[in-house]
Amino acid sequence: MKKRIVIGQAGGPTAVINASLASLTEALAPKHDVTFVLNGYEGLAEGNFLEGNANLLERIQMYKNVPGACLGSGRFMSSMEVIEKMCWQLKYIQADALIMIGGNGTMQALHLIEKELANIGADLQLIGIPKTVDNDLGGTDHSPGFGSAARYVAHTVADSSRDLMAMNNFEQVRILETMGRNSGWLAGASGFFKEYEEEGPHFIGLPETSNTHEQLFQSVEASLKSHGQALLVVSEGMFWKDSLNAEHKNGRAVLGGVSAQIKSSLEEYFKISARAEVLGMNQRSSSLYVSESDKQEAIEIGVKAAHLINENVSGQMVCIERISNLPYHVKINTTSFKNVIKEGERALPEKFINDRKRYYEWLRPLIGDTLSYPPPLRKEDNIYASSIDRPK
Ligand SMILES: Nc1ncnc2c1ncn2[C@@H]1O[C@H](COP(=O)(O)OP(=O)(O)OP(=O)(O)O)[C@@H](O)[C@H]1O
Ligand SMILES: O=P(O)(O)OC[C@H]1O[C@](O)(CO)[C@@H](O)[C@@H]1O
Ligand SMILES: [Mg+2]
Repeated sequence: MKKRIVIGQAGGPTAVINASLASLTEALAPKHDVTFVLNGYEGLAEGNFLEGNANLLERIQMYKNVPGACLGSGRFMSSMEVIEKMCWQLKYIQADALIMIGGNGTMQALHLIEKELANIGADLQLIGIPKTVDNDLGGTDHSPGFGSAARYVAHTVADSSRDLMAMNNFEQVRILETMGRNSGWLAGASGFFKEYEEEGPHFIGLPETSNTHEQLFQSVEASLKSHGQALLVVSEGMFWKDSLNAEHKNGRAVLGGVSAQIKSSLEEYFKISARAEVLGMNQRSSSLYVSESDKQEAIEIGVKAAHLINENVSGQMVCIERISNLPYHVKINTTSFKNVIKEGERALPEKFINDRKRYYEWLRPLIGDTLSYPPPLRKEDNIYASSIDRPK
């Protein structure tokens, strides 16, 4: 049966969200009428639709390797009244299905829409496609977008660490702040390439752990003593003195800025020079750092969602089930919205917090490659300098 399928993207973009959209529409279009929603849930509430004609469908394929969400995404306060509006818009255009590509917030909204559609007597298939760089979405081993963002963070921290080592008469402490909201998956990934003790991160601050204040100071002290420098990675959601004063926008706390607060505290206490840097939007948008497995999974997930439409499935999010780590093998599966929502903001589990090596083994197939730098030059490596007479 030919169906009218409405497709949208919501929440923060990723480097591979358009790959899911492209594979989904490619698989759906020959058989169904595809309608796109502009600007996520805001567009849905306003009835901001685009008819998926041949020209538009061809254009969507051109964004397959382009970061950002090509339909427009965004964050938008959706009260129950607004959810109702979305449902009436869907009923009005006689949609048979709604597919939203997004993170945990997007899935919560889908679940509310599902209930409201039942209230107004509209029978639609609802399907969620996962994406988030934060990896805080439940019901799936990991989400498309995370692998590429983790790759970005791991490479950037390894590189920045070599830069800091070169500058320690000028700058002794560098604090790099990652995304992740209240989950430490991304910050935790920052030590993936660390091989030598001089290399950072010398401390990773996670939102999941408390009492990090003292540990952070101890790590800086030890690293300054041994290496003359310290590189710290902190998650934007890590607790610090001012965390409770976060401003709110569109119903959620605006995070960010903890690295600057830590910089001030360390400069004052250690009388050193520190620099705070927020790794920023490149984490979720860098096309240079896209991981192959991440892109491949984003594509497969789009195709799976199209199959679910043909099989009349509803109330489900496509998910990734890891069958084995070595060799890496996954199954693209489904899980109910209820199951996803039950997990809330999925935290980095304790087994990974307490055993970082274990986390990196889990992460390796998602990051997809290895980076191996030679050991940093050390004074004791220099046989020549220690054997010559020095000027008096
Ligand atoms: N509890 C909720 N009730 C109703 N609508 C919600 C809810 N949470 C989120 N939404 C809607 O879903 C949109 C996307 O959610 P959110 O901004 O949390 O991003 P996300 O999907 O979690 O992705 P990411 O966190 O990776 O950026 C919101 O802007 C809002 O319109
Ligand atoms: O300022 P914005 O658009 O809310 O984006 C920042 C947030 O988006 C995310 O990247 C998720 O997409 C979070 O890690 C981060 O807090
Ligand atoms: Mg989210």
